[in-house]
Amino acid sequence: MSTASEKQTLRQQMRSARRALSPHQQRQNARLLCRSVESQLWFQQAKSIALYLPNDGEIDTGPLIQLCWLSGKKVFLPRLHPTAKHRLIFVPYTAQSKMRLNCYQIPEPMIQGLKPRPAWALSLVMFPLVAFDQKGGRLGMGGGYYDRTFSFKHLPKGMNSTKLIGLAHDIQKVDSLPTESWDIPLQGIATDKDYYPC
Ligand SMILES: Nc1nc2c(c(=O)[nH]1)N(C=O)[C@@H](CNc1ccc(C(=O)N[C@@H](CCC(=O)O)C(=O)O)cc1)CN2
Ligand SMILES: Nc1ncnc2c1ncn2[C@@H]1O[C@H](COP(=O)(O)OP(=O)(O)OP(=O)(O)O)[C@@H](O)[C@H]1O
Repeated sequence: MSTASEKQTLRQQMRSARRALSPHQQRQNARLLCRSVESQLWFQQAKSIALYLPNDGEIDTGPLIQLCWLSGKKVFLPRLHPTAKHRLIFVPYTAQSKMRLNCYQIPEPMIQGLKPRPAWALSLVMFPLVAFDQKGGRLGMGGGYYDRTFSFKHLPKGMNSTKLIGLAHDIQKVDSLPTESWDIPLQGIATDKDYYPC
């Protein structure tokens, strides 16, 4: 079987599994995730943090976003790039942000004169994902948005201080994922059960 079709099969399996979690389980996992992230030094030290709004059964970032706001950290959300296809920009997100749905029906903050922040200028980016392995491998929704946006991480001497952490339900863990040349390895994955440094 080709890598592409293997990835597609796993993607469908994992997306169904996370969508099948009950609202109670989702709430509990979100709380546990928040507790796990809160104890990490890289979180405590970060001042500008990109998160995402949950879609398709993804682990809920609500409690984490609240915690960031309460502790004075700036929160950013991804927005599909207005001109560059399959790339993201990051827009400030507050309780007052006006939102609109993108073409995938995911809410994103409107720009409204706010200055989007380039990906390399964020201190911490929390990636959504469909499946992960403990070596930092990540399977996403298949659009290549995060891989393209963070491709500067492949440069030998780039602005490489942005920390990249995946967020997931622990059930999204697999033994090993096929790696592709464009994949951006994560530096750690936080779940409801554990933190996996890579
Ligand atoms: N919460 C969240 N926000 C995110 C992402 C994500 O994975 N999670 N993205 C991470 O990249 C970007 C959006 N990428 C996405 C890519 C595909 C689909 C999706 O549902 N695809 C449909 C087909 C949609 C269509 O073409 O009509 C599908 O596979 O069923 C959703 C988001 C930016 N924002
Ligand atoms: N840096 C890049 N430059 C050009 N094409 C890329 C780059 N990164 C990924 N792609 C293309 O994007 C497509 C989707 O890649 P992949 O299946 O790895 O996405 P994903 O990581 O699952 O999605 P996402 O990052 O949006 O969550 C592939 O066809 C790949 O060729």
